[in-house]
Amino acid sequence: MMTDFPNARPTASHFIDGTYVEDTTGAPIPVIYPATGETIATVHAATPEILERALASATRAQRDWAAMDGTSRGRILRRAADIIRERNHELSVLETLDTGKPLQETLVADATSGADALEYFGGLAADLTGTSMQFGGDWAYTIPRPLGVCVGIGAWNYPTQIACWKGAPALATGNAMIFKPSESTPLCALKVAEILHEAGLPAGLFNVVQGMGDVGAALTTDARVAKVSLTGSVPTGKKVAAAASAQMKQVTMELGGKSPILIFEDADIDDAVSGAINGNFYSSGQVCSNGTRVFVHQSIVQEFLERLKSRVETAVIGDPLDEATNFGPMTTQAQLDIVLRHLDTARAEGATVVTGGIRIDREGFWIAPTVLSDLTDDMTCVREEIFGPVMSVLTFTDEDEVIARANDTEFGLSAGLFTRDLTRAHRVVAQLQAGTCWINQYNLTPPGMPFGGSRASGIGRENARMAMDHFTEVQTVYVGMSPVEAAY
Ligand SMILES: NC(=O)c1ccc[n+]([C@@H]2O[C@H](COP(=O)([O-])OP(=O)(O)OC[C@H]3O[C@@H](n4cnc5c(N)ncnc54)[C@H](O)[C@@H]3O)[C@@H](O)[C@H]2O)c1
Ligand SMILES: O=CCc1c[nH]cn1
Repeated sequence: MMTDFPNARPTASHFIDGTYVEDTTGAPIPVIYPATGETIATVHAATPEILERALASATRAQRDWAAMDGTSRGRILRRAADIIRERNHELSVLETLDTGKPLQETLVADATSGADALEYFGGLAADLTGTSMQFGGDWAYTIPRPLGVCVGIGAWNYPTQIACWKGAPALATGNAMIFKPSESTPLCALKVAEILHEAGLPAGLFNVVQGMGDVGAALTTDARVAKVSLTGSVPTGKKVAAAASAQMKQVTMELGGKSPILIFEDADIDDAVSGAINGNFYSSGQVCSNGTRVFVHQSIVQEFLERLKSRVETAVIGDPLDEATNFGPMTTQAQLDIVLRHLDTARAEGATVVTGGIRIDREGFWIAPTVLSDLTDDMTCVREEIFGPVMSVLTFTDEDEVIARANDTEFGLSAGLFTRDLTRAHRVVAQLQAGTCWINQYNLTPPGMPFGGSRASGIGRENARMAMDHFTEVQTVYVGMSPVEAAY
């Protein structure tokens, strides 16, 4: 079977206190290779005993880690980044097996993105500083303190990246993390844990436990947990934020979207087509920030659609482990079914299929990259997150009109625009209600740039220096320098 992956295969379901741990009494969770539908591994959901081990070891380890100087903490994270880069090929194969994403993509966007985050936060770890302020002769200062044990809960589209985007800032600032991957892609985070410990991370500081939503919920409400950082859908985010808030826990919520891309009449059309392709079909459309509502100026829509269709139809769809392939399957059967239902609804509501729109006749969870046109803003495919390779192309004639339509959504994750007029670009972007925007580019997420959503798309930001704030709380110290006066 081609799914033999001896170098990269994690050796058990969980990673706790510096070592792989198995407990087969937990419910089995099959790991299915999306390109063929084959079961390539089985992990077991965490039992209450497994969760207790993870929570106890994280609580124990965090105190010493917080007391260590930032430079030493950062060195370990940077060493882990180096190991990830050395093993990029085998980790990329594992990511492809876990998600179905083409190796051509995982070689450059997944383990490497995780390494970038570890390197970035490893560098910042020594620079965790407070401020001081003067009040006459007295003064005060602040110290950023780690929160304690933090929980990370992942979605299935970027299993390595999500583990690192959460783990790196948490660890850099002196916290421990217990990470629960998505039940659909449970393998990659185990390798992140293994490599962090190989790089010298003390046992207990990055534990990985498997399971469905109930395991995430049990971690969220455990009294020893100080913070929950979730990447997932809006409905799950609402549940997790409510449960955490009931206990005054901090949250970061990286949730779903239905983001707009605005293409003005003066845009470089080839760049705009490239942006729309990257923002809809990378990872077979399973990217939270995708710009799935593409508003094109009426005067250029014909040309845009012609160039888009001819380029999309050159996508190389095939074995994801073949580096020539650049378009893979949906990660799960369930997600394939959701996308197919959306396509049925779009057709029934009057959409025109410009290209794609069909299930590809292969084993596994395949659907063709799809472009829809002749749409109105009230159609289901324009309003709801599909999380698949389905681009909705709409037209506009007026700047104010397209801004209002772009903002007419409960979401606010991302937005993009293409124009050669930079004055217009900045004027428009200032009016878009989205946490992360791109001008003449789409979906690039270097770790030095804050990433996250507004409105229903989330709370807080990942990456950049501000992620350090989200994993610390400020302790303020007032220093009296003169005798204490009292009324009596
Ligand atoms: N904003 C971002 O950075 C970002 C990134 C990737 C994906 N996403 C979003 O994620 C969604 C797709 O991922 P998904 O289908 O895995 O999302 P999901 O919400 O179904 O699951 C996400 C995670 O939450 C866990 N979970 C489910 N119920 C829970 C509960 N009650 N308590 C605690 N944990 C619980 C799941 O087991 C899984 O690990 C899309 O909406 C996508 O836009 C957002
Ligand atoms: O899936 C959401 C996060 C992301 C965006 N681009 C790369 N990863």
